[in-house]
Amino acid sequence: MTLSADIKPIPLSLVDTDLAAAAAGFGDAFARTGFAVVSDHGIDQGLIDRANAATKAFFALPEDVKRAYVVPGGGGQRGLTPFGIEAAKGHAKADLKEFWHVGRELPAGHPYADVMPPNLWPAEVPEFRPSVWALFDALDQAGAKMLRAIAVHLGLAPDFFVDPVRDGNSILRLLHYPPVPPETAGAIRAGAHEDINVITLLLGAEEAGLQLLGKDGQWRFIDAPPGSLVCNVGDMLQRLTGHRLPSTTHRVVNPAPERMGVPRYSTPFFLHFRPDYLIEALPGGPQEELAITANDYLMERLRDIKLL
Ligand SMILES: O=C(O)CCC(=O)C(=O)O
Ligand SMILES: [Fe+2]
Repeated sequence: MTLSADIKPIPLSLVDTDLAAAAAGFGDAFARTGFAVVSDHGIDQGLIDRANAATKAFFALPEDVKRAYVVPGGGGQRGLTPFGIEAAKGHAKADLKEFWHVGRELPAGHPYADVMPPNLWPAEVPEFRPSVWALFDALDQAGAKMLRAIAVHLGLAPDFFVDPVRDGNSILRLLHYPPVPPETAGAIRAGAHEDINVITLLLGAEEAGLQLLGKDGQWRFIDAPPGSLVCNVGDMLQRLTGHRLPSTTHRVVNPAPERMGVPRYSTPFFLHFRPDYLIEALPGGPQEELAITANDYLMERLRDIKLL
């Protein structure tokens, strides 16, 4: 089963031309499926292709070269997290993936520098840094536009999220799921989970596998049109809205037998609040959880998924 029949892409340009219509589009998509599909996002396809090519070149490097980019004790927040480390919350088996994380570049002496460490860049792939950094920036801007629409949907001022996400601890994840060998019984490319952050922007995964859990308890493949972005609600937005916008459970299933030998690459951008933002349920709505700073909440969740 796929969601393609349900999906009506929201052009991101609507945020500038008709904010109320954009807000209604996101509200409707989140209420129906928990995901919005976004077209006309303004991110140059050439840039996406260059970043994808650099990502593939990095993951093709020998294992010992790649492992030089692991940051011991860094919770996987920058550089490489090797295969078999991250496990979805509550899952015993690790996911069948490796990934590279890029964070926001802060000026020297910035107050968040203690919790937002500098990036690592692989010297072996010169095109990696310029293309991947430009992609981070482009996704950051697209995410800010989506948040304007989401704010209006929630009855807030359009610029409500500007301060909470200023210098936010967002992360671009370059994911590589290698071919799945037959002996990986019981393990899955990415176990069922909800994202930790505010919203996630996922750039077109070339190889199928992403599924989301519907309100009816059925898993469905997401079949977004090529070139579109998928946007889903994470646990921080769920917490802020007192669960009015629930975060979406999703997973990446292993390929069909004839595609077991094919790797999968995908690129989620996890949009985060600034580390010292106090996430407390918006006034006037349901109060489901206690207030917590974004950084304390992130640390709690990194322990849950075995990155710390
Ligand atoms: O690979 C994908 O399509 C999704 C990955 C994902 O859900 C995640 O890394 O949180
Ligand atoms: Fe996810």
